[in-house]
Amino acid sequence: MEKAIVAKHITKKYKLYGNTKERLLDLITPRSYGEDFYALADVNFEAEKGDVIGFLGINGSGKSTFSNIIAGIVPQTTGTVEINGEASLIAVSAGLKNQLTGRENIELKCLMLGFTKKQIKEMEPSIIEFSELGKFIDQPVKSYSSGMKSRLGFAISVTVNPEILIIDEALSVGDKAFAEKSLAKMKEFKAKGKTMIFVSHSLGQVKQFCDKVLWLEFGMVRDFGPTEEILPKYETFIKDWQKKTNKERELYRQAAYERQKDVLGSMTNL
Ligand SMILES: Nc1ncnc2c1ncn2[C@@H]1O[C@H](COP(=O)(O)OP(=O)(O)OP(=O)(O)O)[C@@H](O)[C@H]1O
Repeated sequence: MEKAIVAKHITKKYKLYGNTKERLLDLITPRSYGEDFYALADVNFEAEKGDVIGFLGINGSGKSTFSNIIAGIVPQTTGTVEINGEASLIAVSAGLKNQLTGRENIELKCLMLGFTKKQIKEMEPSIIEFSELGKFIDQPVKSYSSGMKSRLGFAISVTVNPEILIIDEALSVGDKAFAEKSLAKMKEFKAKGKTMIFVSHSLGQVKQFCDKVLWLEFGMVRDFGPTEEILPKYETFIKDWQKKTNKERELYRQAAYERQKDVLGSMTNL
């Protein structure tokens, strides 16, 4: 099978600062200030061409960070990502400029993807039609609701017809009718054999749509495999997690971060 994405030993370190002074000192002095926080720790992942993969995990497990790294929007701290196909990865939620209008954003995003002005003019009507934004297309994006932004991002993404499509929570903010239309479009892409990553908290959508699931937990891969194998395990975990008290969750978190420390400690390139 041909690989579409190969990510090896990905880590992502963020700095957490107690206050603005610490943040500034870290920038301007050679000494290090703030606390290191690893949103991803040694994540290894491969997608075959045509795979439709759901990223699951509780809040803060690293799904968006990892999908943004795959999309090339956020740089990883260490590790490598190889993408096989056109460089047309698009994260639906990313890349819209608030000061620009919807129409200007279409042009900017498409230019960044390497399209010519002529090609963009040809695609523009389909993008506007899919987005259902009507006259709002000439209003600045900062006046849009999150659902409207997501509609614009989604409309651009599906119209430019990428080989690998990353959909990050886009369906959770729009209304039901738009979510259904988008899901239908994603099914069309799936039938065409495109590779897709779907970040969602909707287990129903993941079950309906994804062949495989990557389960992230506190920045580490907890499991990866066929949806029918991983989803039931994840559902059981979520039920248990919901029953846990805050204290129990904290203990679980601490144990996970201890495991993370071991994983990071055994990496030689940090
Ligand atoms: N710019 C940043 N600075 C510091 N920490 C960050 C930054 N971006 C993300 N994080 C942290 O990294 C961790 C992973 O975040 P991420 O958004 O990838 O998780 P997620 O699984 O997508 O969560 P959710 O389900 O809530 O969307 C979180 O603890 C988050 O607080």
